[in-house]
Amino acid sequence: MLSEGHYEMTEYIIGNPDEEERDVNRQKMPYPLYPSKAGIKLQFLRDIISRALKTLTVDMDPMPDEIRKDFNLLNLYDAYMGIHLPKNLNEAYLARRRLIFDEFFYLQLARLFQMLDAIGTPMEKEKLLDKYKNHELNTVCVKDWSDLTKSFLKALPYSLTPSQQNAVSEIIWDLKRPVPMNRLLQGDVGCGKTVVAFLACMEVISSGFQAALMVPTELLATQHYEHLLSLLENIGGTECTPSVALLTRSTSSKQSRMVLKGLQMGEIAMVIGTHSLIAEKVEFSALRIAVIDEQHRFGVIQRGKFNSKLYSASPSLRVNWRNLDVSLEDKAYMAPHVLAMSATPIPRTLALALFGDMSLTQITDLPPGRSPVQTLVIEENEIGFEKVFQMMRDELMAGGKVYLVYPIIVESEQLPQLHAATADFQSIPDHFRGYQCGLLHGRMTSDEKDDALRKFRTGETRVLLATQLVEVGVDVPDASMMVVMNAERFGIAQLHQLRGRVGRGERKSKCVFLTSSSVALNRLKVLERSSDGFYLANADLLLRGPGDLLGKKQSGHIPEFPIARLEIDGNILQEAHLAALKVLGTSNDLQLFPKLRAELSMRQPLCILGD
Ligand SMILES: Nc1ncnc2c1ncn2[C@@H]1O[C@H](COP(=O)(O)OP(=O)(O)OP(=O)(O)O)[C@@H](O)[C@H]1O
Repeated sequence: MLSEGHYEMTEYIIGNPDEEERDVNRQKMPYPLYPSKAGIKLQFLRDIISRALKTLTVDMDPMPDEIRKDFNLLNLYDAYMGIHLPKNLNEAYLARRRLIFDEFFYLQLARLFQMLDAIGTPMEKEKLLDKYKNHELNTVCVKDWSDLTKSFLKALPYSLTPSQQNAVSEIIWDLKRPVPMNRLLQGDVGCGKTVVAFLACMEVISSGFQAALMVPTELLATQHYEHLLSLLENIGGTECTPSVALLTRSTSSKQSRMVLKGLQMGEIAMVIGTHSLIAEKVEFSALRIAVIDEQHRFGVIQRGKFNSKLYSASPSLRVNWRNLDVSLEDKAYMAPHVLAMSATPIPRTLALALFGDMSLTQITDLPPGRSPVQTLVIEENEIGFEKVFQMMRDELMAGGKVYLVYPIIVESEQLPQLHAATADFQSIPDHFRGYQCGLLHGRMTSDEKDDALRKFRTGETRVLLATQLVEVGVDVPDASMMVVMNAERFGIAQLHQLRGRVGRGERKSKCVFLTSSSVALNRLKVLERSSDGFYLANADLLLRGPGDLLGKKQSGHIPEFPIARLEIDGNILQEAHLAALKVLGTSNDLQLFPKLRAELSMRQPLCILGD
């Protein structure tokens, strides 16, 4: 016994459980299979568990009765009995559901509790809870957007799709509130998230504040920077155009000194950059929104770095824009809003588990004129290669541009079956005489990378041999074909991302996945059938689990659930989220639920409970 009421197994005898297992079997009742390493005696486990069960009391459940009733939950005592000594399968199932519900519930409760805790007045807490409950009501009409945002919208070379417009309205609704927004914007590849983020930044800038956009690669930072400058050029006289800067590791030291000074003095309204933006030396004068592109590549800690400081509006920024919408509230100090963007459509369940404290905005449509990318999975052999090379030649003759994507940069002795970008760069151009080929990978300098992408964009090179560096956000709208080598090395969601680099304009596009593995051939076929990122992300979640879907970095942020499995228990998670909202709606500081409060501080010790 470690402390009163807390038991832990520290020693056990190792034996052969077979005979005892048969014993239990004879009773024709369902029985739990404990994951026993090296064959711990079943009898020993049963003894110790039944001793533990005897210490439980019927009134041990901290969950309020109302929640138990509303969500059809077993009493906790019955759940422990039902999981260890079920009389029938239904009882075991209900017990399991209750225990899973608790795993999710306390996590959601902790996240929401912490968020409410950071907010001052009870009225604000109420409003925030309302926002989570009725998120569809919280939008602002275009006529109430600021003049700068409206001018930016008018100057776009296209109209927003209905769901882009909704997304902006939802975000602006949040920006107008004196509470830091914490929102996840997601949508399928190429749905146009960037312009939504730009519009949100304009809204903030128009009220005398600064905006920061952080992206995972220098290539993407430069692309967004140039794109924004070209859009701003259309909106009118220079005296009212917000000043925008680029800051990455490759920014020259003289330039970066100027940017740092401009940000500190409030002369720069918006900065686009990589990790460099959260370096110690970067100080803002009046940061009000941090947009984090590819949220899952950064993670929660970096997100937090942006809103660890409080700012009020900057007097220097106010002179920059003619019709500033400065209200009294802007004089108050506040932490910046955070808008995270995710290009891997994260299934809602996973989004809740990872970002239970974030509001969710989804873009559900694609810009008009897009047609699905024709997708083919082809076996990697001589015939397959010749077929693909011919398709590429046809595409080039028809005026298209082709990406060739590789899993590695240089050949590897350990993995001789993998094609490498630099090696193929020596031989592949022979297949496409008359067309220039370019090379793009992570070991090139920033200037070399920008140059390779610029040449591909302008059409100087028509074939680009690249690594998965292009997976993230690269936007060359007239690229019309992609071939992925060793496609078996990539996850489904990742391949969908890669495929999203083509079919971004009006040109009909193709994507070929080459693989030598017959197992992969079948797995990849799902990409031929579907171009819906949410569907595919779900398929990936089921096939490979959340860790692989999100990649190494973010999977470290997935909470551990001893019983629940995110890939199949998503609906319980959604209910637990609603239950947590309901509890906090009744008592935002949990004072009315002392047992729940105690349980929460035990299960989520990092949750600041003020005691
Ligand atoms: N409403 C629209 N109508 C036409 N084109 C649009 C519209 N919105 C965005 N675009 C264009 O669509 C392309 C894709 O947009 P964007 O790069 O923002 O996509 P994204 O959502 O960030 O996707 P990804 O995650 O793949 O980078 C860009 O070339 C952009 O200019």
